[in-house]
Amino acid sequence: MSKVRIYTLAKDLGVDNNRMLEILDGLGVSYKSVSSTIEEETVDLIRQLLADEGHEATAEPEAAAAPAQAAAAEPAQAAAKKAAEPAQPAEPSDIPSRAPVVTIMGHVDHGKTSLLDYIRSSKVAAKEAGGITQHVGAFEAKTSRGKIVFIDTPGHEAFTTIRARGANVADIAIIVIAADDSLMPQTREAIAHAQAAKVPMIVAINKVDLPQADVDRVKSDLTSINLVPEDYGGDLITVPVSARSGEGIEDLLEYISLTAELEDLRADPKGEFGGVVIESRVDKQAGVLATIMVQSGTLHVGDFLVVGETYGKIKAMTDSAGSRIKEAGPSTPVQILGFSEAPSSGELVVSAANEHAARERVAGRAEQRRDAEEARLRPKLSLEDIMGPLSETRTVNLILRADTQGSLEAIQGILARKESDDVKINVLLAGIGAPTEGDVLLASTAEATILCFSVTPAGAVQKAADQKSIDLKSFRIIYELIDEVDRLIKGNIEPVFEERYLGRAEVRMVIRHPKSGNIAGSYVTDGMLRRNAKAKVTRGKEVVYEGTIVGLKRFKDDVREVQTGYECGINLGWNDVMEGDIIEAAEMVEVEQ
Ligand SMILES: Nc1nc2c(ncn2[C@@H]2O[C@H](COP(=O)(O)OP(=O)(O)OP(=O)(O)O)[C@@H](O)[C@H]2O)c(=O)[nH]1
Repeated sequence: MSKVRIYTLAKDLGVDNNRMLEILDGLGVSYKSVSSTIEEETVDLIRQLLADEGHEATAEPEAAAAPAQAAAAEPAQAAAKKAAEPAQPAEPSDIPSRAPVVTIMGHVDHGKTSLLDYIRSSKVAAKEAGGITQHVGAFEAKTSRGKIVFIDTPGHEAFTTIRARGANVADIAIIVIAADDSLMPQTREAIAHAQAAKVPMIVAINKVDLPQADVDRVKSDLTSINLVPEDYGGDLITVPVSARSGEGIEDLLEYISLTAELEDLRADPKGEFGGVVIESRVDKQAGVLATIMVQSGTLHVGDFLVVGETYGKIKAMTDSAGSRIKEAGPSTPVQILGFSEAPSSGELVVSAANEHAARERVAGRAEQRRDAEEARLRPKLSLEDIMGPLSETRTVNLILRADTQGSLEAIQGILARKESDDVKINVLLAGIGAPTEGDVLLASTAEATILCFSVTPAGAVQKAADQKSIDLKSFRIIYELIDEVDRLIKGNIEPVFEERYLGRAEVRMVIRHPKSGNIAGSYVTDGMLRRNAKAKVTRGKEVVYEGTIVGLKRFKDDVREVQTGYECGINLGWNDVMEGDIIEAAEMVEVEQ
């Protein structure tokens, strides 16, 4: 019996992919993604379900001609029907869909620029000096399934620079891998960056036109780093392409649109404007030119924009094709003229109603920055500083760098055994060779520690790490590196406290104090009492009070502790203490784990 791809079926039946997946969930059919295939039997069932529902595209005779099958699948069908009926009338979102923004990353010379070039049908690669992509730009591609916006990124550093400033501009990452070269160091880095950003990935296996192209090798190499292609039973979409002949590029665009559809990307063109700076440069004649990606709302010529601590008024705006435009909605890259200083890529852009509002916003930001700088100078301890992070399972994020694959594997093998229910070790990147500035960027966005074995960072990389307060440490002995991980794990484990008994006192008289209230004149019968310890008061068999020893005195002097056999005055900050009460003291101590 032949199989049908889920998205093809969805298209044929005129329902969207998410809906189709809902129906399959209802039927209990397992799948990896919309590009997985399903049995024709299931297809018939779905057709019938939709026909029952009155869906027009389902009135196919063979669907109705399978009563035995339908009856056999009665319970599943009922479940599917439930899934097919929107649980609550699923309010079709009022917010319109927006085009996906895609970034292309990969190893040097694997064909990023050529791929973009083919898609854009221009000759960018040929024009660039030395064949290396020189700028970060963006362009819009019109495909049969709608618009796709591509960011022309020369590697993952630019992507992460944008993320390091708190912005997420790409919705989907295309990882380009040359079929004649397979996984290379920067491929792994690009993957790590996309994973850290939690951006869905599609792998384009490029250069399939070459005789030495080996698509299967790329797929099995991907499997070895836990990225399992769909045809190997995983959920990674891989598309063989050739940027030279154009083979597979339509499929790639199709997969981008499918992924975007599943991501359900939406933005309100009528909402508040928000955007991100992609790049900016100073043109000798025109002045500052900034490429901005509109993320929400609509930008108009004449709008006031605030970036960081500067503002500007849009004097002119062009789209990515270079045509003058007056307004631009979500997922549109535009080049604008109007800033007096070049903003940095990744900076967030907002609009202001008028020049006065823009100025006020800038002033507010400058003030906030000064306050933050001052606050940094007088550190305050938070509960988390004292108790450690408060969530249940914590993650130690690491970037590993070593001289050989063998040492990397040895380190990872030991680390895997150190994971527990409390601490997860997340190796964002395990690379051969010295750490790069890209690693530092990744570490700063993912709050990771960089550990190197038998490789030394270049001065500039160490400096970048110091500037960003990233821990970057080098080791010559594997076990010293592991000890460091142990320290990180320990630092991450939520401390466990235990109540430890300190001592006991008998209240012999109650002294009324005009300011402090009632003080328990007591005699310590066992152990010792300590100021600030926890106190439990029992009267007969009943516990009448639980609190803290807020004050402790010997005669007129304040003391920290009182030992067995001595008299003292105990202030519990509780006035109902009575002669004959027993005060038991305990303190919380951290338990070694
Ligand atoms: N045969 C073949 N060659 C390709 C293909 N794609 C790219 N190339 C060639 O591979 C080389 C590198 O391509 P680029 O597009 O510059 O690679 P890149 O990944 O953008 O490289 P950088 O910008 O330097 O990081 C060029 O000589 C391209 O002509 C392809 O599909 N088939």
